[in-house]
Amino acid sequence: MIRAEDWVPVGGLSLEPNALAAVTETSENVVVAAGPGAGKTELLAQRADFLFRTGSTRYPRRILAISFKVDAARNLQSRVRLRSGSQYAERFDSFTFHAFAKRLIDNYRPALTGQNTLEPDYRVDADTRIQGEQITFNEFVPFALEILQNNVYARGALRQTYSHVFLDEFQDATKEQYAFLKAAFMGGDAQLTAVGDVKQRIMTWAGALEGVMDTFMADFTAKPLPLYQNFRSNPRLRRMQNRMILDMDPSAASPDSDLMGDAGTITVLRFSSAEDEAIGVAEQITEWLAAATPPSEIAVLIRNQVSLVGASLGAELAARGIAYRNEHDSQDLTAEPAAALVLNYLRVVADERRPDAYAELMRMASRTSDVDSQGEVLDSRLRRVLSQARSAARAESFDRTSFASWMPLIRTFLKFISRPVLNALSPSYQQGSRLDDVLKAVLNSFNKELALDGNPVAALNRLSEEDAVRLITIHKCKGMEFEKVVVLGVEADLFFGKPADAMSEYFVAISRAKDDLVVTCAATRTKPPGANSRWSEKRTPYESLLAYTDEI
Ligand SMILES: Nc1ncnc2c1ncn2[C@@H]1O[C@H](COP(=O)(O)OP(=O)(O)OP(=O)(O)O)[C@@H](O)[C@H]1O
Repeated sequence: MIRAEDWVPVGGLSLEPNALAAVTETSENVVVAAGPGAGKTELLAQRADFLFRTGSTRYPRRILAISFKVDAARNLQSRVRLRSGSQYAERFDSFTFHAFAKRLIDNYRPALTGQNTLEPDYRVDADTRIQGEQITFNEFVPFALEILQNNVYARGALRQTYSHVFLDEFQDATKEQYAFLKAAFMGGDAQLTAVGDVKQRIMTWAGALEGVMDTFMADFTAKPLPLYQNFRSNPRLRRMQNRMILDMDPSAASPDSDLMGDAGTITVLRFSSAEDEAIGVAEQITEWLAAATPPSEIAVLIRNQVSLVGASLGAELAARGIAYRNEHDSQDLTAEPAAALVLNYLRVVADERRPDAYAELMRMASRTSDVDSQGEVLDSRLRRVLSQARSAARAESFDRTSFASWMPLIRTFLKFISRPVLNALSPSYQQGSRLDDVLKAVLNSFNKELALDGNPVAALNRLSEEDAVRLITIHKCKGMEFEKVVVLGVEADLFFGKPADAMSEYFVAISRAKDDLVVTCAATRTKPPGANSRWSEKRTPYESLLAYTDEI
C-alpha cells in the first residue's frame, strides 16, 4: 500500500491535469467528457490502479465497471490487468449492463414479483418471453431494476461490495439503464466515475438518453473534468476529426495550431462496383501486411450487414490467403472464456509457436483451482496433457485436415479441465445451458473454418483476434483502435437514418485510425444471396461525409 501523494501513473504515462485529477479524486463523483483517443479508457485503468495501490478501495471491496459492449468490458478488464497485474485485476469486475443485470437476477430472483416471477431454471431467448420460464435480453435491466427497488438486501449487498463504480461510453446509456444506476447507487457511498463523448453517441436507435452526461452530473453532483488531448491519431487524421467536431460540437473543437504536422494519411477510393472495391482494398491490405503491419492492426469497418456488404472483399482476401475475421459470423465467441480456452488449447496443440496461447491457457486453467487431491499442482498436470495431445497430433496416422480427428483430443482436454472448472469460468455458465451452447458454437466455428482449407493453423488464425484482419460493424468498433482503418461503403444507402446519427457513426469509425485511413464508396453493389428486397444495387456516395476528407 502506498500514500496517495506517492502514486505515479503506471506504464510511464504522463496525464494531463484533468486526467490526473479524475484518477486521484477521493471524495467526489466525476464526469469526464472527452473526444476520441483522449485516453478515457486508459484513465479508468489508471484510476483502478490508484485506488487499489493507495488502499482507497479497502479489501474486500471491489471496483465495478459497466460498459455497453462485451468487447469494451473485456478491453477494460485487460487494460487493468496490464496496468496493475492479475492480483488487483481480480478485484475489478468489468461487466456489460446486460451481464451485470443478469447476475443480479440470478442472485436475487425470488425478489421478483407478480408477472415477473421466474422459475430457478428460467431460460433466456433473443425475442420471446414466456411468463415465469423465459425472458429476453432486453428484460434483464428492467427485471434487475425491480429487484433493486423491492429488495433492500440486494441493494445493500451491492453497495457493500462496490466502493467505486466506473461507467464507460456513458453517452450511450439508455433511460432504463440510467434508472437502474440510480436505484443501485444514488444515496449510497460508492464513488462514481463516468466517461464518455457525446459526439460518439451512436445508440440513439437503442434508446440512448439525450443529455445523459449532464443529467448524471446534476443528479450525482459529479465534478466535470473534460480532457483535451488525442493520443491516438496522427495530425492529419486529427484535422479531419476536428472538422467534424466543428460541425457537431463547435465548443469542443481544437485550435488549428494544436493540429500541425503531416503524419498520417487519408485516402478516398471511389469504385464503379463492389468487385472493383474488393480488389482495390485487398491490394491496399496486402501492401500494409507486406510492410509488416500486424493483421490485428488492420480493420475494415462497415456500417451494417458485414456478411453481405463485405462478401466480395472477404472472397478476395481469402483468394489471397489473407486471414480475416468476420466479427458478425464469429459473434462474441472470443469474449467467452470457455471458447477462448478451447481455441487456445487447439493453438497450442496444432501450432509449434504459440507461447502466448500457452501462457493464456495456463492462466485460465489455473485461475479456479490450483492443487488437486494428490497435491499435484494443476500446471504440471496440464503440461502433461498438452504434451500428450501434441504428440498425438503429430503422429503420421493423425489427419490434421479433418475435424473428426481433433474431436477426441478436445473431449479428453475438456474432461481433464472438468465441469466444475469450466462452470467457474463465467457466472453465466453456472446456470442453464450457456456453457454447452458456447462449447457447441466454438466447435462448430472451428469445424467450419477447417473445412475451408484443411489447415488447422490457418483456421485458428481466422478465429483469432490477433492473427486476422477484422471486418467489423461500426457499432462493434467503439472504443477500439487500429493503425490502419478502411471505412467501406460511405454511401447514403448504408448510412441511412437521421443525418446527425449518420455523422456520429462516421465519426466513431474514422476516429478508430491511428495512422492511415481509407474511405471507400462503390457506384454499384450486386445483390448477394441472402440480401432482402431493400438491397439497392445502385449506390449513392454520401458526399457530405466524404467531403470531410478534402484539403486536409
Ligand atoms: N496519458 C497518455 N499518454 C500516452 N498515451 C495515452 C495516454 N492515455 C491514453 N493513451 C493512449 O492513447 C490511445 C487512446 O486511449 P483510449 O483508448 O483510452 O482513448 P478513449 O478516450 O477511450 O478513446 P475513444 O473514445 O475514441 O474510444 C491508447 O492507445 C492509449 O494507450
